[in-house]
Amino acid sequence: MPARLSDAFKSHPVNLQLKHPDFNSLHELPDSYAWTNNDDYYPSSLSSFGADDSVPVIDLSEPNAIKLTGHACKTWGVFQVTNHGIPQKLLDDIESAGKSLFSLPVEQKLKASRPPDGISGYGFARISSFFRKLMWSEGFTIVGSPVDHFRQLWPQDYEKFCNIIEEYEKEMKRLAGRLMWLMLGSLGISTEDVKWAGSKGEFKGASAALQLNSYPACPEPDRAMGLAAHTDSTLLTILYQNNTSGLQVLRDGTGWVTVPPMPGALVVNVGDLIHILSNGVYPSVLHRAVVNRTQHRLSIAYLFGPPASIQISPLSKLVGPSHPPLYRPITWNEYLGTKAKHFNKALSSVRLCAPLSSLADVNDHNSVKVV
Ligand SMILES: C=C1C[C@]23C[C@@]1(O)CC[C@H]2[C@@]12CCC[C@@](C)(C(=O)O1)[C@H]2[C@@H]3C(=O)O
Ligand SMILES: O=C(O)CCC(=O)C(=O)O
Ligand SMILES: [Fe+2]
Repeated sequence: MPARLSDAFKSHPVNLQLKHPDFNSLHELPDSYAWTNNDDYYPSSLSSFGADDSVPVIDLSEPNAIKLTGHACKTWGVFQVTNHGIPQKLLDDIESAGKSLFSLPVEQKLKASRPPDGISGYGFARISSFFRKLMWSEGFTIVGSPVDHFRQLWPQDYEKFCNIIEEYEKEMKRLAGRLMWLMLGSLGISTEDVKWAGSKGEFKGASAALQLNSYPACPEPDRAMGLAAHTDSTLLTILYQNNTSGLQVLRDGTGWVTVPPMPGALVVNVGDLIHILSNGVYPSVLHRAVVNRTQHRLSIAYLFGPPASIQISPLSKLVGPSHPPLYRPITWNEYLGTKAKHFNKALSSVRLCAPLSSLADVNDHNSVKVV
């Protein structure tokens, strides 16, 4: 039987035997949630106040969208898209489904907990086990049908919520395929070069996860962390954020740059698997979510990847005598297991050649620990 994404963590269980608090009842920041610079691998002191550098916005209906996408992937690893074709009503529906989920009583949410060796369900971010402090957020991951968990959450209304998820995933898959071809096309790659994309390049067998993130208002936002800095273990991620800012990306030479919420726009991140496929030409982007004192923030990430058991390696068109392949072949399932074990060293752990400079590889943010 081919590997399934839902089995990715079977041999890498994460034991986070922590109970989620009722965030609304906390009027002071408990010590377990108070971060100092030593608790993160990438210090907050890199924050860039008032930087005039801003994340590119690409109108997908523009004829030069492909060129703009290539440039954004190379120089930022993140961009926002407008005219993407996702109906506003669907974005509103998924936002209210997320709000409804996270406002359920804690005991109800815990009935749909993610098991230690599982992928789907309610819980702390999977990467929490790499940090001494807790993150000021809760998450719900969906891989495959959410029906069993949704029956626990909403015994009466679960079908309505399942339909919203199904429709959202269908639309996101279409958009992810389109974005993949803008990214690959800008590298001179065509459907013949990526067999697993299918003859029409429709990425039929692709796998994906949907991650709903909730960041409650926080009494001491400057000492808390919503979601610690990480790169996504995906080809690409499409993120919808509500009207509250919090997403930041790390920009070389500038620091943390906020990705401002734009009504109707979606954020696209380059993930570690595009980094590998492009042989480091399109580096995955380090990003994090910060929290604020007054507003609840919600984000919904569509984490798009290849079929779970397909080997991903640098595309042959992009390698040659002067560009040796920098990464060994790896499946998505195996990479997720590697991330579960090595976190921010996952990408360098699959690297074949040593970086040219023995100190640091600009395309491999994780090879040197920033302290
Ligand atoms: C497919 C996946 C990527 C992800 C782990 C997951 O199994 C589902 C959740 C994803 C997420 C979302 C929040 C940040 C992140 C690092 C995490 O802890 O869970 C990512 C994981 C990832 O991209 O490695
Ligand atoms: O909430 C956000 O803005 C970021 C979420 C994220 O990085 C993720 O789900 O992988
Ligand atoms: Fe992410």
